[in-house]
Amino acid sequence: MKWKKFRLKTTTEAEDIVSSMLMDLGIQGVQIEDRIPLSQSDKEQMFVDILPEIEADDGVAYLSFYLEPEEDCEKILSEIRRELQDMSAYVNVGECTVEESETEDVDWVNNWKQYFHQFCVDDILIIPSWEDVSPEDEDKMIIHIDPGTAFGTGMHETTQLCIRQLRKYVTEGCRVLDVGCGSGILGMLALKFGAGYSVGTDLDPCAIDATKENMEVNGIGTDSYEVMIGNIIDDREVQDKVGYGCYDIVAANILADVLVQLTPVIVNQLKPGGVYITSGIIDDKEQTVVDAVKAAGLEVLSVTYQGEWVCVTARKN
Ligand SMILES: C[S@@+](CC[C@H](N)C(=O)[O-])C[C@H]1O[C@@H](n2cnc3c(N)ncnc32)[C@H](O)[C@@H]1O
Repeated sequence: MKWKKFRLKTTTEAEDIVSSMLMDLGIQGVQIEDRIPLSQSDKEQMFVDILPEIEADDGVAYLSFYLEPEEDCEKILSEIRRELQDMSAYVNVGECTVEESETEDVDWVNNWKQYFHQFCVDDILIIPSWEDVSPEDEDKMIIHIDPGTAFGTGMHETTQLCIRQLRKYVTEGCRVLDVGCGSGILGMLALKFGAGYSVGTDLDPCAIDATKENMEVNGIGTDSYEVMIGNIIDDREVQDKVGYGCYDIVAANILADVLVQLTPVIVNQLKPGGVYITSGIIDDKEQTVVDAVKAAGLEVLSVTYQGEWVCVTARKN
């Protein structure tokens, strides 16, 4: 289906209130473009460490929204203009020009799947749940994965760095904590390598369903894992639920700046002798994470690299 796309030029000052007005008029979603830099917490949630250079904030914001072709676009636009006129009495709504165009109906949630195909990390075959295993691969360790909208296809260098360290340190029956579990890929592989139990945490609610579905597709029962939403860094309830001094391995593939905050907390979750595997570290943040790990009293065991990404593995002595 073709949609009608409208792009309204307003101001950053008015973008929130104008967006709510659009939603109140029945518009289902509004895309905001502006030059306001991302906050630290935005970056952490989005897993971005390096951002493209953007021009300085000029106070202009564009709000895009879509209407179905059969909707009475003229009526909706005139209601919007009337609301903008009223708002202009107390907020600078800017130019309020509207560009109109047509756009194809694209399934954004699933569109990426055409680029995700089976691949190997060493001798482990990671295969999207919608592809088949070839006969010549049947003797490999096979992981079926559909991350949904959570992070973690296994293709990212940081995930692969963590997988290799898990393979090295997982022992039969050990307990693993996977902080920032996303699709559940690290906990799931740890269980395949022989771990006895895996606990995953994430901030993203999509991680719950993604992890559960992936565990099920890979034949892992609910008695082997649990997954919870919440920020273990500052949420005492999550820390209590996860438990203290009871993990042989903690894996955290998150951004360096998050690892700096996480590390002094997570040492309490590790058993003495437990191993801490961290990645998500872009190369120029290596020393920052190494310093944080040492400051938390851990001994650095190794630093491994893939592309521009780094994995720091440490032990609680
Ligand atoms: C790079 S993804 C890693 C996903 C998966 N573990 C992997 O290795 O492919 C980072 C994940 O950490 C989550 N995250 C970020 N900050 C977090 C925090 N403080 N606690 C738990 N999860 C967090 C994000 O929502 C995201 O799902």
